[in-house]
Amino acid sequence: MSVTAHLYSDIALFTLLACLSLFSATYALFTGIAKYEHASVQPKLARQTRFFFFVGLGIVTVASTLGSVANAITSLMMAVMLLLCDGAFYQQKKPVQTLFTVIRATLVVHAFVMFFQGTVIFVQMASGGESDTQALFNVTLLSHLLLTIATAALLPLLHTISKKEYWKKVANHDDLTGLLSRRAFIASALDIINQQENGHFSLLIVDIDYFKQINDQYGHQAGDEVLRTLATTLESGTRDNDIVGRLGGEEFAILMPGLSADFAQVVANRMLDRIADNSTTFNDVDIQATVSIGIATSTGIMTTWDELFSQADSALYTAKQRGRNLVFTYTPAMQA
Ligand SMILES: Nc1nc2c(ncn2[C@@H]2O[C@H](COP(=O)(O)OP(=O)(O)OP(=O)(O)O)[C@@H](O)[C@H]2O)c(=O)[nH]1
Repeated sequence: MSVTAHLYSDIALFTLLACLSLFSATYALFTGIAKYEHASVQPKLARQTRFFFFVGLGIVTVASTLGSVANAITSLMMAVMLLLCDGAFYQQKKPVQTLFTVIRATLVVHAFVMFFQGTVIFVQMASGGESDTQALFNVTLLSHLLLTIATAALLPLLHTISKKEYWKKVANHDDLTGLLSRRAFIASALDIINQQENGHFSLLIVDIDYFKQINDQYGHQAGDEVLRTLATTLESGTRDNDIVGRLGGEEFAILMPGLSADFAQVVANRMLDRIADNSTTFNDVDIQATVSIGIATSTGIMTTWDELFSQADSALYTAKQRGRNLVFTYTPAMQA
């Protein structure tokens, strides 16, 4: 094969890979984003989404090793974008808004890079005539063009999604703490319970002790600050697939899929320690709150949300009666 024929077969291969990477990356991105809403409450969907991302990412990586430096940079940007999106799925508790902003910024930078590189190549081609090297540039230009079109299509879509995400967040989250509202918590919990056939899951109800006294002694605003501190402590002490919500007033709930009664007890006791370590400072005054925690665990036998909730609630009641700042786990003997 002549050098020129070699070059053209390389170009054909590269074009194919560039198109493939563009398609898979965009497809993975769209699929991932489309599944985001459900992935946030369904770990199985999150796994599927991750698969889409990594297939796209793999193809992008292969394409970048075969392409020009400019395309390698482009592919790298796509890869970063994909990873950021992937990250969004696993940062269920953090505001996705920030991630969308980063993605959008990446896309804008990408569009500018494409535009300037494309212009430089175009000027070079116009001044020097067609040659083998310029033919390669031509392919680069084409892939840049395609990526820019994809970028242009993605930007308004991301905008719409982030707006929807914002309103969804406002509707499903508690204003004061940013945790799931009671309604959203129960909906997410039902989703998880229905999915985890025969699996273990534990429900923790966390209630601040003598919260009325905190309000009376330090004021309502200080009380609000205590609620915020507790929400942050609870969230940071849970895993990604646990869900945390504010049921109302000074009562919070955590649903932990896959957690047996013994482990739930360990986690809850660790939470008591963390809460003791994280006091709230309001107007230079340190406010130390304690909580009582009631736990109920499904042991694989079909358990409904109502059963689980009322069991955790009676366990909480017992913890309060036994002196507060305590963890108590529901046992069937409690019914007797
Ligand atoms: N600051 C603040 N207070 C609230 C909020 N929601 C409910 N509360 C207050 O929470 C207090 C709850 O008091 P109680 O139900 O008597 O419970 P408690 O004082 O924590 O007593 P135990 O639960 O028995 O330990 C009430 O004084 C409510 O006004 C809120 O969003 N912010």
